Amino acid sequence: MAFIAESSLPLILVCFLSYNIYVLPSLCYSSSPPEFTLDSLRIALEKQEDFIIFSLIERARYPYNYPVYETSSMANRNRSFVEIYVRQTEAIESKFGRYQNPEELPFFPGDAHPQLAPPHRFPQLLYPPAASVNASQSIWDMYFNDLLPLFTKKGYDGNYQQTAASDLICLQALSKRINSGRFVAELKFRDEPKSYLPAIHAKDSESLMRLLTSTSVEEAVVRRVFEKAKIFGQDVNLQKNSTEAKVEPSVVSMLYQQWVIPLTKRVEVDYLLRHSY
Ligand SMILES: O=C(O)C(=O)C[C@]1(C(=O)O)C=C[C@@H](O)C=C1
Repeated sequence: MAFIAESSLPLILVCFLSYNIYVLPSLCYSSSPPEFTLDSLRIALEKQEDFIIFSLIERARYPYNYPVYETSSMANRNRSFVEIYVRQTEAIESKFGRYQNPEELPFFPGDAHPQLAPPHRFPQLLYPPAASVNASQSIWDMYFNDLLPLFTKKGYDGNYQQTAASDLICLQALSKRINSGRFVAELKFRDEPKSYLPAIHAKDSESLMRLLTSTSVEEAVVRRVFEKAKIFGQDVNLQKNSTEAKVEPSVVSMLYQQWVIPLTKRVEVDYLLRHSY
């Protein structure tokens, strides 16, 4: 007994400390680690493009599979198969510590469960009252209403679990990318606080949007994802040259132009509006 009690002490202490990191704003909002800069974040966003494109390619292996999205296909008729799949998977992943990482946000935070994972002190870069800003609902709506019909073939093949699992991977990749707008905004603010403060104090979202927009960066992102989708989506066939892309590059560039970049900017603006310096 004495052994158990003694060995539990460090764990209790760590739990207590990590609890305080999350509840005490002054402890959370620490200076960024030296390697965390706008440039390094942009490199991370660039790498995420690969994963997003491969996730779309994986989802495109299955047809649209409409029974996954209809509440009428399910016994209780309130939630679709995919929503139940996402809720239950997030609950398990939450138990195993996925959402301890501030870069990860669940689509259904209400279903969070007690943690099994050992506590870890992730760098707390975000300003706590603004850290919960997210575009999860818009990402969910955009993915199912707009994007999915653009890159999947009509029809169904019964691979419903595989379809829902691929959807969740796409959703999580998009969520991480778009909600990283919180980190981008924080770093932009730290780089040039004097430029941002008047608009933050005036709660002027239009000026904030203007300040954080870099048209040349956006154009480069859109061009790059088009080229990546062209390369990643090729079939390697030793007999003949295949021309059909697994996911149309124009769909990927449109995804970024119409949704990913605008939603990231929305997150950036909303994050800064919640800042009270
Ligand atoms: O790289 C930045 O500065 C960002 O804010 C990210 C991002 C993007 O979503 O790719 C968004 C807004 C900028 O206009 C340029 C690019």
